[in-house]
Amino acid sequence: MTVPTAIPVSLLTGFLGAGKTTLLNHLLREPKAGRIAVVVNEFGDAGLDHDLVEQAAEDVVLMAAGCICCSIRGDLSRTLTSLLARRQTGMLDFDRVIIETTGLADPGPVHHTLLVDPQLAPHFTLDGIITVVDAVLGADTLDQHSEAQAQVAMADRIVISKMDRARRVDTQALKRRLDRLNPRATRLQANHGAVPVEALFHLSPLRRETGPQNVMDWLSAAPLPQSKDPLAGLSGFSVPQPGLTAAIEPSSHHAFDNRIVTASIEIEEPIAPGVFDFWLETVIAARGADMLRMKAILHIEGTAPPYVIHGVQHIFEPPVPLKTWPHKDRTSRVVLIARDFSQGDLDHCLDVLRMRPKEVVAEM
Ligand SMILES: Nc1nc2c(ncn2[C@@H]2O[C@H](COP(=O)(O)OP(=O)(O)OP(=O)(O)O)[C@@H](O)[C@H]2O)c(=O)[nH]1
Repeated sequence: MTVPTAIPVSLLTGFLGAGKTTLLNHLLREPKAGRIAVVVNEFGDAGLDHDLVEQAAEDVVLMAAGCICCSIRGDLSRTLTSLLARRQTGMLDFDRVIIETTGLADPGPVHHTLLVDPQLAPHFTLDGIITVVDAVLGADTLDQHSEAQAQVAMADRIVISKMDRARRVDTQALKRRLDRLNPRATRLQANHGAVPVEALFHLSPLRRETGPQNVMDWLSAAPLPQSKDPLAGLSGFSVPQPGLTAAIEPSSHHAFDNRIVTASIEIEEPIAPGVFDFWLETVIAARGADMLRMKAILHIEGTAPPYVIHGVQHIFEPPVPLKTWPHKDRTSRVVLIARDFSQGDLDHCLDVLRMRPKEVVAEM
């Protein structure tokens, strides 16, 4: 009797806007990567991430909205079990799974779920944790967000994205930071997600060296400047207990959760030309640094294709036209993830997009 081999699962993580989906899309276009089932965890109700992953429509599984740390256990277990059932009945054919986490996810609970869930452990094996770090904003993000530190500390591979934008001084500071947080993981550099596929898979042999104690040591060596407890908010490493599984049991939640607010809007009517530009310029000028992430699919009045716009703090990419609308309707959808806003203020900020040009100028 042949024992079925466990399906490798790669965890693709990295802070908001670091370049995870860009890397994933590169992998999905690469024949050498094999057949991949993708699990995407959304942040924000408008469900935009799903539409931004290319080429794998029927194999992309969308998980419930919210933070992967909170929702992961039951949802991940159900999602992977369902993928397995569909594979066993021949409805889906895939060689490996990639889970793209939200940018605020702590990889600890996902790792834990894969290791100990009795439904999953016999069928899936963690191939590796791939963490994407933004070459330009990465060092600052690591200073500010414990989630970003956990993502780097647990990585088997670190992919430094956006090298095309980075200055030497940015990358030197970042590399020093990464040396302290995770001296073990090999680093790759990526421009627009282009990396050799072989370097991202078969990482499990490296994992033997990653005990909870290693991660504890690296995180302790690189505390958040403003935090007395360098481990605050991380995935339970602060409370080591006997045995591996106990030591990685999540014990607390994000230290900065109460600073991060998300809001989304769906607008059925086309947005008036100029309104979006004016709104964006005003938002960036007023609070650019706190707009951790903005994603939008927009229907601008008088234009046929939908436009995708990405923003990461004050850095916004030029709008990219999509060939087709991802859904039958032409509803614009905008997701914002911001720091130090009240929910009311962030919701109101998005409501401005429903206004006509004269109203917007008066409002902002
Ligand atoms: N210049 C440049 N831009 C990049 C690169 N990689 C990604 N980007 C851009 O960075 C923005 C965010 O990229 P995504 O791949 O969506 O980032 P993400 O980590 O999936 O974002 P979230 O899922 O929201 O956390 C997009 O506008 C990308 O086009 C790169 O190597 N160079």
